[in-house]
Amino acid sequence: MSSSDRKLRFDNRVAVVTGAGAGLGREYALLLAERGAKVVVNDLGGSHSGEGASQRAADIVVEEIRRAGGEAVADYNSVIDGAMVIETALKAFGRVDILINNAGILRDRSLAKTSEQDWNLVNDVHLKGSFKCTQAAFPHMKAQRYGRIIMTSSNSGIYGNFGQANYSAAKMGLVGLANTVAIEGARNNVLCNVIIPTAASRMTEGILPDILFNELKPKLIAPVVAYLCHESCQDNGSYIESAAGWATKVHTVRGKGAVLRPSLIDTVTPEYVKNVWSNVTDMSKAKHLNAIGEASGYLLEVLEKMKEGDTIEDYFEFDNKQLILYALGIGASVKNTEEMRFLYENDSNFAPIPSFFVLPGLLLQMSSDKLISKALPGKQVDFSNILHGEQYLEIVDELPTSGTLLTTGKVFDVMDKGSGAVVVTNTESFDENGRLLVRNQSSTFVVGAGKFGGKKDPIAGVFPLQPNPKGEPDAFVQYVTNYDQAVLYRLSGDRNPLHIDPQMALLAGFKTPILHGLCTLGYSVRAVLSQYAENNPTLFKAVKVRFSGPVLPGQTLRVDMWLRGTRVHFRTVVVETGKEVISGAYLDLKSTKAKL
Ligand SMILES: CCCCCCC[C@@H](O)CC(=O)SCCNC(=O)CCNC(=O)[C@H](O)C(C)(C)COP(=O)(O)OP(=O)(O)OC[C@H]1O[C@@H](n2cnc3c(N)ncnc32)[C@H](O)[C@@H]1OP(=O)(O)O
Repeated sequence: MSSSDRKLRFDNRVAVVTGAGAGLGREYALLLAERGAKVVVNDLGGSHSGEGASQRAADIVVEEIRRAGGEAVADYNSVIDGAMVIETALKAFGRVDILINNAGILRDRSLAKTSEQDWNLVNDVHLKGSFKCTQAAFPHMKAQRYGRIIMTSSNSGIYGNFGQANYSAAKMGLVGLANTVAIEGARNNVLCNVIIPTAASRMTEGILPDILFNELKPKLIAPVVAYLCHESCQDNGSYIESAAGWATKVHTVRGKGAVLRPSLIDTVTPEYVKNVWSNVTDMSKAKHLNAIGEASGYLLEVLEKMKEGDTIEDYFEFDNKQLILYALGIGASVKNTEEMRFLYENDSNFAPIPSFFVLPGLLLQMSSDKLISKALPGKQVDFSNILHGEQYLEIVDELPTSGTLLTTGKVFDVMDKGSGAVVVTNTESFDENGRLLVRNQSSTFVVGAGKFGGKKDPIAGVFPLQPNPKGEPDAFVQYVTNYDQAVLYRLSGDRNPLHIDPQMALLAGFKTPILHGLCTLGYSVRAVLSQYAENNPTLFKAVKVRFSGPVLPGQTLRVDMWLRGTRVHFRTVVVETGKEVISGAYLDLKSTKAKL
């Protein structure tokens, strides 16, 4: 017989089961006794609503156990007199090893009709009774360095149930009680767990549908509780739900949450709370915390970030659909068979166009209406006066085709350019394993926000532009953008109305909506990859551009390129006007595969 086949025995163990005259309690008592435990069968013998008292219920179960050759004594005390219940065990058997707090009554009424007496009685029996019995057994268990305690909760507590305000509250209270008993007993091998049973009993009769009621046999739950009470079970502080021959662990989880103020000197406003409410309530990144220390530890981390000042973070989720939509947004087409790899998820070389990864950084900045405006106190900053000025993107590690990135960012530099202010933001994006994948640096040109007496030049760490080499370009690639290019591109996330709404464009000083700077950047990256990397995105290292003039959807872009080692210098020109729209730009490749 292998150790896993060996019967779990409770010889020499003394178990107290409260409310053991019927239902679940009776099954626990019978099973533990059958497996060698000496059992105190506690039952006051009242009705299911707590009225009356009779010794009959406990006596019958004791008789059943004895007839089967087991050892048991009856105890008729109310669990509120916990010390007397435990005293019965000490007197009869000299010790107490297992306590199953199972006794309970129901006084179901809607909240409005629940009297104080209904409230008190239910809470007294379930919550106070479990407390009193546990408190009485605890020192004995600690002294012998062995104890197993079960609290009985209920889905009515966890999820609520109409007409059970008193019962729900008591049942959730038992979860809290178990949490702390588990902590206080752990050092002395006194372990405490919670059972969340759904069983047909005199308490659930008439509440559950017949078909369910018939399958919810208390007998099917007893082995789960017996195992939790066995010395081989090391669970402590677990909540185990069980019914109908099925069991699972239940966890509380906590979401990632959202920071409600950018820095320690800021206050929290109801408006800010409203703005970030979807992040507050987002449970997609919810986690179970094992201890209260983890909860406060995380708060300390949040405070540290606030102390650093104005660091913001957000998640960016993507899969092949976003990659394909982005590729279409920057003009990729199956007309060019080499670009199939950017447009068809089943292509054997399916991969992201590297410039897709400007999005997590940009969208992070756009998620906080305060980031740029806080860098320029007293200046008007909104979609009517911000233009994308410059962009640096560096791919640090292998890019996935789907996943969730955590992006963190903060303002890195602010410059006073007279006609406007330039706010430089650095962001970093990490994958689920904390691997840094992408670095972005964006400069936002805030038109008309200059002349505030700030410095003009960038600090070290702002990626400088590189003037194009003198002489004719080595190569050029030309693309015609679509009249609806901005409409398509904005579906990748940048919904700035400047790119679609004629009124907004007028407000910003343009006759018609203009194309996203990052869309023009995407076209330019495609041009370089096609010219010098055989469209192999894994050769891409970094790109830096300045948006030096606006582009209108439908215009033709010509990307002029100069290859110098593995650096491709480039500029992008609108063919119809001859105006440069991307200047001083370069794209670094890991190696080149020049087209002949
Ligand atoms: C909230 C989250 C962030 C939001 C991000 C944005 C989201 C997007 O939806 C927005 C967009 O995509 S907008 C579209 C793309 N961008 C553009 O079209 C801007 C094009 N550029 C221009 O029009 C001018 O360069 C212009 C208007 C920018 C500057 O022109 P001028 O005022 O004439 O300036 P100029 O006299 O040429 O130079 C003055 C000083 O400013 C520096 N500078 C110029 N262009 C810059 C630019 N693009 N970026 C950064 N700095 C720039 C010059 O170098 C000069 O400084 P210095 O005297 O020190 O040399």
